[in-house]
Amino acid sequence: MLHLSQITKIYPGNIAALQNINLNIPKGLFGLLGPNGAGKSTLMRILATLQEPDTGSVTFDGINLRKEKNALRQVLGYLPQQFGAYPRTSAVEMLKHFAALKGIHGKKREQVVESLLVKTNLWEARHRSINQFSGGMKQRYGIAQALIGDPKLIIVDEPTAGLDPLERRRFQNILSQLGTEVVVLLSTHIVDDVEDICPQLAIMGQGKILQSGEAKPLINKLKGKLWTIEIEKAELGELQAQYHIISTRFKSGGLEVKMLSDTSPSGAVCAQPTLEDVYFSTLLENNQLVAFD
Ligand SMILES: Nc1ncnc2c1ncn2[C@@H]1O[C@H](COP(=O)(O)OP(=O)(O)OP(=O)(O)O)[C@@H](O)[C@H]1O
Repeated sequence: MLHLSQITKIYPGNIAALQNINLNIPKGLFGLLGPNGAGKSTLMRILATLQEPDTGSVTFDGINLRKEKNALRQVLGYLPQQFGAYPRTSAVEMLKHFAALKGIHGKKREQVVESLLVKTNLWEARHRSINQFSGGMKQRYGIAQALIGDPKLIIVDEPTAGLDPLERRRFQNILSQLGTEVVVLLSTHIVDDVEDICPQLAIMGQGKILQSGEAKPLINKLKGKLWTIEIEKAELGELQAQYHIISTRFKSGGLEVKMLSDTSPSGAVCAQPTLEDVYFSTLLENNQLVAFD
């Protein structure tokens, strides 16, 4: 269990990146969802021991992050948002190198590297240099590297951004499999990633946790309160004055609008809520949804 208590981080210029973050994250895949600038990467870097919070505490299975950094690093696997430059060295040689740095040698090292290459579907490409890999292969290499040493806490920061649907699914499958064994924290602004694979999640905005829990009950809370209506674009202002609009989408010349209401708005149809609706309605409730036009 990963336990975060009252984590705060203020950057120079009084930018409150994290404000009193409290979270309990159990074994499995946990999605941290939030718009750009919400504070996700700052939180990920703190959990990866790369940055100090101003206040608060983090413990993982009894290890205190601020007092026992090295102990936490022993059980940590981190895939950052930006990997930096990719080496010209082959994937297999790089993994061997990082395994050696983690104190894994000899036959054991061969076995670990082989199993990671197979797990991430890179066995066939193992002798190619990483800088020639596609975006998806680079991400899979990144997770292979993060998995050296059997981490018990895996942190991945926006891993599927820019991946094509097949690569995204491959990556999701790798994470899902890991989630059956250890704590995997997935930070993303892609709602579908969380909906597809994370049983639990938190929604962040402007440095705060706005909502957290199991996906299904959060979705069910919107049942009977979510409505869709198709209108002309010019009618949007009037509707906005009357209802809480959470999203709009152009559809066959008109505009499909989703809105929240306890009673049935005239001409609207009751809609089946999704995690995306939970996400938008949470941002709306917290005045963090940009106005529609
Ligand atoms: N080194 C820094 N110095 C000053 N401000 C920073 C620094 N890093 C991040 N910020 C600010 O802190 C806030 C949170 O940024 P952070 O990168 O953690 O958010 P994020 O949710 O990961 O966003 P994104 O999805 O765009 O990466 C933003 O307002 C950002 O501009």
